[in-house]
Amino acid sequence: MIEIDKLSKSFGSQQVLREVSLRLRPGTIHGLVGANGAGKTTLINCLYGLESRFTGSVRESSGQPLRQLTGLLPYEPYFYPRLTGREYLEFCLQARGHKVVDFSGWNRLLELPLDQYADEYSAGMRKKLALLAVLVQDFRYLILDEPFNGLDMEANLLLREILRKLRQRGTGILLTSHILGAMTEVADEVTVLVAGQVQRHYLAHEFHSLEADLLDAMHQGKLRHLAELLA
Ligand SMILES: Nc1ncnc2c1ncn2[C@@H]1O[C@H](COP(=O)(O)OP(=O)(O)OP(=O)(O)O)[C@@H](O)[C@H]1O
Repeated sequence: MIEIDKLSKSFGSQQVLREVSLRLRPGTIHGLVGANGAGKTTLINCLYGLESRFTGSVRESSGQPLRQLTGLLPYEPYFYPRLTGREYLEFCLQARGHKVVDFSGWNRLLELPLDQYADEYSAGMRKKLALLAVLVQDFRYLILDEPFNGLDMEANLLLREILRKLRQRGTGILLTSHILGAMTEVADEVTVLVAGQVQRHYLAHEFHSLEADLLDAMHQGKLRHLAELLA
């Protein structure tokens, strides 16, 4: 299990995360929800070690280095120019000290032209390539920052199914999404971040109140204004 305890992070004088605690259990999907700027990506960066200056703690309960066990799909994956999709995948594996494997099995699902330059892919194809890079590595945990964003409908549905199957195999998955339906369809639990703080943690049987709560928490003033506009 990944245990985040009382994690706080500031950029200069701006406090972005305030004592955030969260658990990611193997074999579960944990959704992280929050408005733009709520601190989701910063939390992921602290968790994955891309940000080192924070207070509080992040650990895997076995004591193993979290980075070895965890694959990250960043919000905006970066691709070096003039690398084909295949070379990018090989690079990702070699950088981790993993053996290069046959990509064709996973790529039968995602159908990428692996011999084209990755920096010439469309936005959705780039997202798929970055996904492929974490999927072929068989991690114990996955952190997926907006995995559904940019994918076409077919790939969206497929990804949900992939996540469900990985959960069945015991993978612990932390994901962010602004698409609430996609999130509540696959997640077992959801943590809501508001202005860098955990506002509430929901279990699946409480998801029915999530949409109304989010509207209420984030947009009370705006909803009143909308009612006035449409009166
Ligand atoms: N490197 C940085 N330097 C200064 N401020 C930063 C930095 N990274 C993030 N921030 C600030 O931290 C806050 C949280 O940003 P973060 O990217 O974590 O939000 P988010 O919840 O992922 O938002 P979004 O849904 O838009 O992706 C924002 O106010 C942002 O401006």
